[in-house]
Amino acid sequence: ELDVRARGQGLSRWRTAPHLPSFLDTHEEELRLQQGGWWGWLAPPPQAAWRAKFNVLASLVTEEEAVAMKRLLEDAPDDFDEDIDGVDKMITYEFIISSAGAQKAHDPVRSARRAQLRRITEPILRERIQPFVWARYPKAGAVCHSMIRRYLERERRTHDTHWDIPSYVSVVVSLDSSGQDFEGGFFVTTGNGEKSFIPLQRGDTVVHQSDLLHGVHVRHGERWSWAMWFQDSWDCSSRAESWWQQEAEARDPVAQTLRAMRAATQQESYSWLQEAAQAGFPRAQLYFGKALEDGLAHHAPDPPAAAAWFERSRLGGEIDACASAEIVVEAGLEGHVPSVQTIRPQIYRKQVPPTIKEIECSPSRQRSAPALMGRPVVPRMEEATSRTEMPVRRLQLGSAKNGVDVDATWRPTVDETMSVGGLGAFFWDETRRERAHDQGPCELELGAPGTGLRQVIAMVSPGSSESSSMADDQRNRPGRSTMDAFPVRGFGAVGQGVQVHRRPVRSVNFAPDGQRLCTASEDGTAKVFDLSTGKLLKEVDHHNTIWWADFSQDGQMLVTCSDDRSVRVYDCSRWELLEMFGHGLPVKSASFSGERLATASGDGFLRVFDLDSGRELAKHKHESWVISCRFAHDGTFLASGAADKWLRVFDEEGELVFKHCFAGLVTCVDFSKEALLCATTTRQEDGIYVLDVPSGRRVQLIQQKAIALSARFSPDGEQIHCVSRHGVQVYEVSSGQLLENYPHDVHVNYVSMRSDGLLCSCADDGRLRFFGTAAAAPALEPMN
Ligand SMILES: O=C(O)CCC(=O)C(=O)O
Ligand SMILES: [Fe+2]
Repeated sequence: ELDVRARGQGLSRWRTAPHLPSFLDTHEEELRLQQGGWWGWLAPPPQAAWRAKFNVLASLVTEEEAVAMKRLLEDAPDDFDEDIDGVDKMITYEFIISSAGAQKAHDPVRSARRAQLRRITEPILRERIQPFVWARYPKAGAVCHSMIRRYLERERRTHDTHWDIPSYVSVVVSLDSSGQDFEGGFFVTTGNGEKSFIPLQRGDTVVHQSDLLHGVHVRHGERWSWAMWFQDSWDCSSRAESWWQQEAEARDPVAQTLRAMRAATQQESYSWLQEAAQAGFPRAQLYFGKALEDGLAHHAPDPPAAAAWFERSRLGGEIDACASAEIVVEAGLEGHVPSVQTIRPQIYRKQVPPTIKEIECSPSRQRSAPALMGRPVVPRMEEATSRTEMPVRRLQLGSAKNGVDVDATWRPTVDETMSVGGLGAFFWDETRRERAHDQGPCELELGAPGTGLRQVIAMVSPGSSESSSMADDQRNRPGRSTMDAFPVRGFGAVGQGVQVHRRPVRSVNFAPDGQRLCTASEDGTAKVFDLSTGKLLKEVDHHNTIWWADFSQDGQMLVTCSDDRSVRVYDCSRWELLEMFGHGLPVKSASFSGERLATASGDGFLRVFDLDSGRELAKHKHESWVISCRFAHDGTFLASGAADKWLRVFDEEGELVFKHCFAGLVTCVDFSKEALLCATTTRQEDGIYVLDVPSGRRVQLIQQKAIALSARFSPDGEQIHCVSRHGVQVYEVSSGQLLENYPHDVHVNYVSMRSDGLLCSCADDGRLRFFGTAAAAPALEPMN
């Protein structure tokens, strides 16, 4: 570092940041990644003395630069790649600034953005990053990959623990601030289970080599990052043979594992992994288990042996081994590890090791933890206050075609500019004096909030090139291609609601008799309310986020699905825990059909259990997170919506009836007595599709400007209520027309309708809001 300073490469501008824990103040610290854990409480005595170093360069990138980089991409949400990530098979959501690898077909819009980004990134690279990296790592050569990543609500939230194997030196710049914009973020880990988050602030930069195990987990809020990979060559050819050879030969298990991952042949990889696993390194045991499971080199797949290694890895504290252990267990390998059928509450506790949260909070562990762990958690800032207001823009409505001309001045928020456009409606940017070229379908709202005199104008754009295939649909839907105004009906505007949880509420569902309501929340609880008295009947607890809670068709059971990877079924009279099922990753959704329960999880599995026997009846693998699942009313079909963009429909035998791939994630599925709906999200194809089952034929398409986060049929199947960024909209299924719009001034997560037309939405502010066409709203007791 002294060398760099001597060269005068601007190091003086790296300040000691007060927000970083003291051990990072020097800009340069080593994290001791010893086999026994950093501070020796988790695993057996050290067999390795591997030290992975990393540097945190505080404020390497300025606030203005970071904001400018984000701004260039924030208004182009669909320019991000949605390829599947090699590490964790999730959709990547990355924007490649430059890459030595295969380039995508030339796209002029992306190229222009790339060029704009490079104008910001190249001076930073040249003047600040390269001098540091080259001084610190003399063998480092060219930057062979540079990209922006985003971790948004409802998109990618994690980047599983990994080593940057193709990279000689990696540089990650945080474009947002931990504790303010998001919680969690970039973590480092030993491979023995501990994960420690580095509280990076906007512009803070991590420099590390490929021996640092790390990952990303954004628990709340949104995070963007800029990541670069340096190679040890100038032409971006990687030289696999030379790294960590000596250390591996000296029998260091960490080096052996790293060596395995860059080995030239599968056999070589197998041997190194085997040695490292036998030496007791939990991360190697996990990888070796995977090699055995898949059958590497000339070795035939050996699931029982794989299961045994996963189990050793898990017991060694490697949290990532749980998913694999579960999956092998589920494959029916009783005898090696407890089968899922026998995972009942008592055993389950042992089955799941401490979660990340528990590791961080556990006082006995914190005692000996370094400063990084002891850092107080900064409460999350309200997202709304961090939004910057956009300049006033002139909105022009109407076109020569329909002869309507309306002029209005409007101050849209960042959100609202995203895809506003439409036939004859576009934004005129007063500052740049240009017309925004987004011509997607739009829907906008005029009138002051809270006046109850709100009117909604819904428009679509038949002429838009992006959605030309939708044009025929529009013609059959009178009233949607011209402007229509709808007064709000029912008992008026959506109010402030009632506080029932401390954290965001993820789902709300009425009991079939309409007398009770259940909620699921990020505060780790699910609650059941009696709607006649307004009183809380029951609160159940998972400690971790509960994504979904719902009643069985007879109202006798309640199911909860949680981030803690479990699904629990309660009896609603005595509140006994009837069943508990485990998944490898968070469970997002569940659906009852008589004695059957379907569950959808981030581990990529849709599973069906028999509640009578506790046995698994079916299991369907998806390529990515399963977000939503639903049985048809008579139980004949089961639908799933997944992050791999597929809608799948299965019959009672578990056979696939049909599947359909969309351009975006399938966020929600639901059945009415007649049809199936699915909500999918991309700009080109945003919409709610209503399909006939089993033919799979499309009977209706409801398009709207804002992403459909969730959608459901009304109890009579004649309407669809859906949640977008702007609130709740109600559509008529037969015509596709918008019937009602209920704007919310808060982020809504889900909405349910009772048979009398009462709607209840649940939101990020922990509140429930009642509205709709029912005669009156129930009065719930707020939490104290
Ligand atoms: O987004 C980040 O902060 C890091 C991502 C990462 O680790 C990677 O791309 O390899
Ligand atoms: Fe990485």
